[in-house]
Amino acid sequence: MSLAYVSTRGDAPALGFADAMLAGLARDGGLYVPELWPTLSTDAIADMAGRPYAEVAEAVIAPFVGDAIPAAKLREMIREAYATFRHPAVTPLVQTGANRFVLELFHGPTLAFKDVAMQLLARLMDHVLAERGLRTTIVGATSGDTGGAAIEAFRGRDRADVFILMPHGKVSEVQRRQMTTPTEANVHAVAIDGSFDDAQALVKAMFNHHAFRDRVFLGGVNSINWARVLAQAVYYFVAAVALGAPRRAVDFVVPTGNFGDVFAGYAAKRMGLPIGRLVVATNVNDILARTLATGRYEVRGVEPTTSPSMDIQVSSNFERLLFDACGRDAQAVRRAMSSLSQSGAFELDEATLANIRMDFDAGRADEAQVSETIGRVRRETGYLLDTHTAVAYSVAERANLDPSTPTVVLSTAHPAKFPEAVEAASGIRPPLPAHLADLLSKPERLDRLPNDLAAVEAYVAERARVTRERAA
Ligand SMILES: Cc1ncc(COP(=O)(O)O)c(C=O)c1O
Ligand SMILES: N[C@@H](CCOP(=O)(O)O)C(=O)O
Repeated sequence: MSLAYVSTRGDAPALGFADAMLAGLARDGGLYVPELWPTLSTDAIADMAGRPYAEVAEAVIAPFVGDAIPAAKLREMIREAYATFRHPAVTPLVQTGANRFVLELFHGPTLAFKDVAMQLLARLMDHVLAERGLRTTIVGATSGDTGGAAIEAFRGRDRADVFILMPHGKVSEVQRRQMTTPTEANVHAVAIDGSFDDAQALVKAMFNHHAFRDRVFLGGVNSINWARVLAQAVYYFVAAVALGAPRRAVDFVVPTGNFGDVFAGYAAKRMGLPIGRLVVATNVNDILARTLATGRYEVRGVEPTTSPSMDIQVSSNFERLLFDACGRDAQAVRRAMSSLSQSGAFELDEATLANIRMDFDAGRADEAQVSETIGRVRRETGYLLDTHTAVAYSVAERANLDPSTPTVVLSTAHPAKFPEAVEAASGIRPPLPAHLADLLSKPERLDRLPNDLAAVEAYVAERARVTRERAA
């Protein structure tokens, strides 16, 4: 049996796993979530101890996939996806203090946690598209890391064309080059005159423009895609079990922007993993920290920081949490989202905010705190944090967490992706790993477009094989 997925806005048909994955955003503008949370027994979680990452991944992911993909095929794709990682543990834990651990999620091909989900998602989508004889046109928005991971995972694949919209001039050089140097004809890097929020709004507008969506058979690989979030839930199990779960609870501190990663932790908790606190860590673009403190979700102008991938105001996956926290009242979600688009804000009612606070805390780190944390942690422990991880590390140090509970800080990027900021903070310029050694000397391919829906749609439609084949 396949689990059904429902839209947070309640006005789109429920879909099975494969259709929800191909759909990306629901047709009513909402996000797909499982209609119920599958749970794993204490024994099943205990049984994960000492198992390879791919086996844990299979145990976590299979209940959400059901019979949508044959079990042997799913296993094969999971094994292939995690064989692309350079560390045998895939996501190793490093101890940096008493009961404090860093979960390194950056050992995949593009040095950021996005590879964990994207390497699997590309294989899952390819499989379903091939079975159905379909091709898709993926349009994604990136503040730096999703784009590189998507291009890497889908480059050269016959069934998908990938268009990545990045905010012009606002990603690091390494991030940009990871998107602009691949030569395969099915991948396209596009700089938009605007912010990440503008790029994400364009992507959502394309999904909500049904004529365009159907014309190009639009697909999404941002965390609007449920399969992305699902694959990210796995490493919460891997880390917690290594630290004593299910006998013992573990706290997680998560560098947050679009709320996909920390929502994956929430999903793991709903599946039965004993997670104590989930701490949302933001940089000065602190909409989520403010929301948890005040109950008001209010968009302000985005400020550029040394953790550019988290320079986000409209935090897409918060909608998924809101849906659960307000008792799955799709009408309430629709009201909040309409207020957000009309006035840039919405208020959480008391019960919803209390539900959120049962699982989540939040904190912010400013630029001085990020820099100080990188320098001090390096001096005191020898460990070199990237800027995004440093946001979470700084928040973890100041959070009101039980010292007897292990705290895991998610390390979402390799420091070599942000060499200037890391060097300024620590005096150490981290080198790129060998497989990316020639990245900075390769020729780039990048188009630039205005922040204009019609212009971007025309660009995509002209280049997508789905539309070119139809026209031929
Ligand atoms: C390096 C890095 N850290 C943290 C985040 C924030 O993750 P999320 O958007 O899932 O909250 C991002 C972007 O997603 C990122 O690229
Ligand atoms: N920080 C992300 C922003 C997009 O997030 P996603 O998880 O929704 O894909 C990035 O690096 O692009």
